[in-house]
Amino acid sequence: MGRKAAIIGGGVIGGGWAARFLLNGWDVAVFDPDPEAARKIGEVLANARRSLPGLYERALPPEGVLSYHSDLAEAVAGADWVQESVPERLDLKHGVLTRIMAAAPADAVIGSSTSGFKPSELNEKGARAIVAHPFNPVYLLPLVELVGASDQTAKAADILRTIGMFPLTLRKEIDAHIADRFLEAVWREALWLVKDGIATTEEIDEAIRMGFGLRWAQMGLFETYRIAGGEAGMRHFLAQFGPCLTWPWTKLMDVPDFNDALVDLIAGQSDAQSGHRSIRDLERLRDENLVGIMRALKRTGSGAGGVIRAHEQSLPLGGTGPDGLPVTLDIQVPTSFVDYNGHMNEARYMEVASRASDRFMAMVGADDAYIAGGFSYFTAENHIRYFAEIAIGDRVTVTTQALGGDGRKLHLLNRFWTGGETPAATVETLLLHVDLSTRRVVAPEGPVAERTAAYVAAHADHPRPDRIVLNQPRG
Ligand SMILES: NC(=O)C1=CN([C@@H]2O[C@H](COP(=O)(O)OP(=O)(O)OC[C@H]3O[C@@H](n4cnc5c(N)ncnc54)[C@H](O)[C@@H]3O)[C@@H](O)[C@H]2O)C=CC1
Ligand SMILES: C[N+](C)(C)CC(=O)CC(=O)[O-]
Repeated sequence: MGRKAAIIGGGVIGGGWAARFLLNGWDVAVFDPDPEAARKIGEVLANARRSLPGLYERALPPEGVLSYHSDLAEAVAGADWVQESVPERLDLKHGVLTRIMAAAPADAVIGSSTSGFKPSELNEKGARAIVAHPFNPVYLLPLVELVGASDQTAKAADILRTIGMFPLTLRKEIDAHIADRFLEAVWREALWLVKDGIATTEEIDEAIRMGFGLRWAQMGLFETYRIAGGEAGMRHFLAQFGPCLTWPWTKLMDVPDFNDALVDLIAGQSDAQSGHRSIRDLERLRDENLVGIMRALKRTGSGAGGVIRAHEQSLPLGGTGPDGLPVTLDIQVPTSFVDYNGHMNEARYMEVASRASDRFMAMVGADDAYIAGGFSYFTAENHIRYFAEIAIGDRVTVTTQALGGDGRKLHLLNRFWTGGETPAATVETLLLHVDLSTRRVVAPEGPVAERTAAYVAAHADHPRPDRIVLNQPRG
């Protein structure tokens, strides 16, 4: 049976949670008295559908069912996870949590998105909520800070991993958890810089995005500073910059007077900086950049990239495609694959086929361990045929046929299926088996040779393409 999440409060964060659960196959029930809630969540969902699948080389599970409810008790009935995301006011959260407690199953995780309240404050009226503090956009960023009873945070952590998130469980409760204390310090300093006329909002953003912001996504603060200490590492860094802490480098102890003048100054500069773009437009730009950054991190397994890799491994791949051949890739086309003509760019066909061939290599035993042992396959030739357009969001299931695997050559046909009765494209590939120490072509031996021969034999009676271009007799 499917799992159910109840989203109480469907604004910026509740909408993001709804998308995260839904796109990972959970049914989602929303309660939000705002008559515009369905429209707003619909727009968040559209952004999530454009971006989240682009992180993975495997398809996410089929979407769950989304429902809206005018009654909180109806929304939370039968839920495995209830997420409270109403505005950051303690009295409001107390009232909502009391109503959740009265209607939610006794074993449901009850999470609060609160940016700063502690569980002891949230539960003053007898609730048993934990803090499950996410980051915007919730459907893309993996971090969730968990605070509260250890049996509940442990249960929550296990669930969060299954939806591609990174639970960080706090050792003890503290106002604003870990990340928001940090963000608040940076934000306060930025407000001072604007108020004192030292920098504009745009100049502050340049100072972040042109420099240290790029470093933080992949190594954080301390690992970055370790490197900044040179060969002597962290100790040298501390010796050099520790004394600066007592110099007047920050004004963190003071809070600028948060009055109308400061609001007008900041909001005015922000309008001048970004007012020519709609919020939805900015969200799409942000999401596309985040997907690109996270895909780069996935290559090295750094930071969020490691989380995506682990989640991807847990997504099922296998079985057979519409033609009865093994599925070697199953993806949803992300924005970044689409070009100025509004369809998947030719370079991406090669990327998709290359990943499918990698998977087939692993299936015959030429996997990471085999390559580390000194042997691999190199591609010698490719031939792409386009039969139908592939658009953003299309699900592409690739099946691979072993057309030949005699001796040193491995001849494959990758068919791209997008729902039609015939493939939308095919990529024929000829690979050569190589000894990586000599860089010379050699025949595979042992299990790789045997499994390849078995696949070739098994696929021999399967219909072959009407035109085979590669590995043909000369003449
Ligand atoms: N916006 C952000 O960057 C982040 C916010 N948070 C936290 O998430 C929570 C929600 O914040 P946002 O989504 O930004 O606020 P928001 O203002 O975008 O959304 C709040 C939603 O709650 C609904 N609501 C109000 N009273 C309600 C009630 N009694 N029952 C059900 N729904 C009700 C509103 O109609 C609205 O749709 C806050 O606790 C906030 O601190 C956490 C991480 C980031
Ligand atoms: C500004 N904020 C305190 C609401 C920020 C957060 O809670 C997390 C985020 O997404 O930056």
